[in-house]
Amino acid sequence: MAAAAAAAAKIAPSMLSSDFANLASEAERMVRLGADWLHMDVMDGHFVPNLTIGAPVIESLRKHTKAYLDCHLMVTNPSDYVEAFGKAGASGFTFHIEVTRDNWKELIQSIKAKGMRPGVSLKPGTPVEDVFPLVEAETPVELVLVMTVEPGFGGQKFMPEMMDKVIPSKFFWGVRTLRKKYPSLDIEVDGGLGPSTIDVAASAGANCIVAGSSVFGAADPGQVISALRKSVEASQIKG
Ligand SMILES: O=C(CO)[C@@H](O)[C@H](O)COP(=O)(O)O
Repeated sequence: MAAAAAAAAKIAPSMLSSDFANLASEAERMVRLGADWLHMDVMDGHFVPNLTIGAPVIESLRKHTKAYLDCHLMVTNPSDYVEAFGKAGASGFTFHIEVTRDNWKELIQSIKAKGMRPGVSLKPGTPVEDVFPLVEAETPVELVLVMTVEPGFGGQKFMPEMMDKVIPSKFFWGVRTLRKKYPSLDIEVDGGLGPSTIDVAASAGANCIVAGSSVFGAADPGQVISALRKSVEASQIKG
């Protein structure tokens, strides 16, 4: 049973590719076209070389939508943002393992205490086994986000090697191992996903799919959202 997962398909358009000047109507459009979650890329210009949105934007958007706001914190000090994101109405709070080696237990607990769903993300060069303790903890993360591009920018090329994390001369376990180990875990992939790359990710076991340029750049974004969902569901049936 390779990729059979109890975890439901979640298609999450990355709002980084939306028209920020019309964020509320872009969010409404994505939900109307079938999005399950809205993926919010939070970048601090330090952990990644780009600066995007913060809690005030989440707070403003929350006034216009009930949608699940899947916040990916590409920041050096995630603990500094928990309270503000909780108050702002974030639904999920995903931090990076690379910056939370010592304090992840407290961080997960504080995220839950603020009413958000905790997740952990890894950059392409980080071994997947680094997050096993967080998934198996007494208060665990509920989602693992495997980056399939270097974080920082939309529109990059999907890295299929992240399914098994085969990096020149190194081998780390990737999405496929994560799925075998944790059949019902939410496993998210982010970067370069679209109709031409989804089958690779879905058959490895990813069930939460972030897609920016392939959705917002499409003539028919609803059709792309539906194609992504079909691929995840077909892989789960095949197992
Ligand atoms: O987190 C990031 C980039 O760091 C992503 O969420 C991108 O925004 C995805 O965009 P596409 O690769 O789908 O265009």
